[in-house]
Amino acid sequence: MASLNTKQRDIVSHVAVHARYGDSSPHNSLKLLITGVAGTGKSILISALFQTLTKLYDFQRDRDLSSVSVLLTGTTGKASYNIGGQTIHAALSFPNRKYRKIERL
Ligand SMILES: Nc1ncnc2c1ncn2[C@@H]1O[C@H](COP(=O)(O)OP(=O)(O)OP(=O)(O)O)[C@@H](O)[C@H]1O
Repeated sequence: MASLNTKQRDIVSHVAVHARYGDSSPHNSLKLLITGVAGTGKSILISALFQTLTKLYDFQRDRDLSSVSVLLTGTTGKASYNIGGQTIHAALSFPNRKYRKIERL
């Protein structure tokens, strides 16, 4: 895997600090939108975040891992595959086509 650039590393550090010391109540949970044009390193960043959180939680032996789950989603099949996730449509059970009713002319 490519080594992270400065921006990617900053985000991983920020998330790791929040996961370790932050308030995890729904109201104060960390909301992070990762966006950018194709090829800017979103998938690499998301994979790094997942690995970092896995290591962090694994290190906390007293933490019940069954209470932690991560839903990895992407907007396209390729993006989802790249992060080992699924499309957001599949995750939320959205139909992937817009069905139209056939009406009499
Ligand atoms: N920090 C980095 N250093 C070197 N190469 C990187 C870095 N981050 C990403 N890359 C490389 O850039 C390419 C695109 O990265 P990535 O697939 O993560 O982009 P993306 O934003 O998810 O793209 P898309 O929107 O098309 O899914 C990949 O080949 C990846 O290995």
